[in-house]
Amino acid sequence: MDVSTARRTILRRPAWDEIQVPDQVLDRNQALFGERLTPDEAVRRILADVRTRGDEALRAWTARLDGVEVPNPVVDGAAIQAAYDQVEPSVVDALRVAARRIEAFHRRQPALSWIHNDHEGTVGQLVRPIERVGVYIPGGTAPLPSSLLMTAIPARVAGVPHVAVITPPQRESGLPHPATLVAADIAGVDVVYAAGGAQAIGALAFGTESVRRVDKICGPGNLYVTLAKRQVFGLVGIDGLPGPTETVVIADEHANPELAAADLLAQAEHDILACAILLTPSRPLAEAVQAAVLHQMEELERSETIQGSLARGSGIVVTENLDQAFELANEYAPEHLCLLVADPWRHLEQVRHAGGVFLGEGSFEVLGDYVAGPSHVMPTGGTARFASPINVNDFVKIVSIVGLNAQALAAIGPAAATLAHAEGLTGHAAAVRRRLQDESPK
Ligand SMILES: NC(=O)c1ccc[n+]([C@@H]2O[C@H](COP(=O)([O-])OP(=O)(O)OC[C@H]3O[C@@H](n4cnc5c(N)ncnc54)[C@H](O)[C@@H]3O)[C@@H](O)[C@H]2O)c1
Ligand SMILES: N[C@H](CO)Cc1c[nH]c[nH+]1
Ligand SMILES: [Zn+2]
Repeated sequence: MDVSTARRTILRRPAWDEIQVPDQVLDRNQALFGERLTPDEAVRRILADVRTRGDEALRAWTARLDGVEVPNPVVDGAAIQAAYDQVEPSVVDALRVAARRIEAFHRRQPALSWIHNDHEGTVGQLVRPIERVGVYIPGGTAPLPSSLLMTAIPARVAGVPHVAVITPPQRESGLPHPATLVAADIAGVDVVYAAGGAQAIGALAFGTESVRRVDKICGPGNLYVTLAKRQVFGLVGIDGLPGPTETVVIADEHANPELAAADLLAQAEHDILACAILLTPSRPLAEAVQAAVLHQMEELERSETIQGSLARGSGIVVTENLDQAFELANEYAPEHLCLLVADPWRHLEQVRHAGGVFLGEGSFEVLGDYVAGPSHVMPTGGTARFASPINVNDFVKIVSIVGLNAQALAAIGPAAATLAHAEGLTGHAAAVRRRLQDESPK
């Protein structure tokens, strides 16, 4: 498609409450709720119910939405250990490789306390971990043990004393997927709960008889999870709104069309709401990628999800030149920006908004999804304009330190009193004046 069509369609970011959900979602909501509720309305209903009825509501929504009875959402330690027997040893090893790389990357991230002393005393900051963090891990369409490592390990590195994981139960066992349980053990989390969707977010935010309330909820999820996090924000902190995944590939005429197509399809398979967009100034490349997408799709398993995603927010856009491709990418602010261009490092300076940038054919996004080191939980929906991937700073807060002495009072107290008067706050001014009087020579 051309640039102006793309700007009107796939590159346009609707506000959260005007997201056009496919008819199939509304049809499903008609069946579930007896009304064609928008996802935002459905989430409001679920959260209100969990807030008032606690575990009872959690059980009821789990039964209705996930199709499984879970009498107690707390997954016991024996079930976590038993999960090792159900996971291929090579998968356990790969999870350990990923965990090591993620930990090493996050140990390099500074979140530092500092103190400045001078003749007026001390100012500075204390960095303190958040005490109780709830990590949401998706599990509706596919288990995502990698997302658990990508969220819980930065929390651990930050020193969070209590990390709870909540993730949907599987229909057959009533437990989360075994690989997710193994990942929870490798990451060293404190408790795992089996619940998904908005009801899980409600349980973490409000607390129930069996789920302890947390201070902050982090981690990715589908539209329902993301809308629920948005609705409980304020009562608890949230990391951001990492929702359905999105990838923009910028490619020039030298790019390998088969690899560009593979990278687009890899993200399209996550969700019918996932977006995979190619921006290229080369029409022959655009045509070759389109052909490659069509034939590669046939080899993949999740064709229904991929088709849904390709029909909606995805597409191939022919730009006037590479500069225009970067301009459009910055406007869109994608979660992932993949540069399949000659000398990608030369273009890094043009990147202003993206959750992560992947430079060249060898550093493709799927490596970032699993083992590169940075968290793959990145801002979506255009929030990369102001938000960052999950990182250690998401799990700490700063306490400012003010330890001033009498010299400071004499030097800066009068300015404080003047500003207090200017704001009409005579009580504030009096608190300064009393001290200045106490300090004045008798
Ligand atoms: N941005 C990131 O960093 C990142 C990372 C990993 C995954 N993701 C995204 O996470 C998402 C995973 O989605 P998922 O669906 O597989 O798992 P999920 O766990 O996020 O959602 C499953 C839950 O959704 C709820 N649900 C489903 N249909 C509903 C309805 N009609 N009404 C109310 N609730 C409903 C159910 O309770 C279910 O437990 C994908 O969109 C993927 O792109 C994003
Ligand atoms: N690409 C997804 C969003 O960044 C993360 C993921 C998990 N597993 C595979 N991929
Ligand atoms: Zn992925």
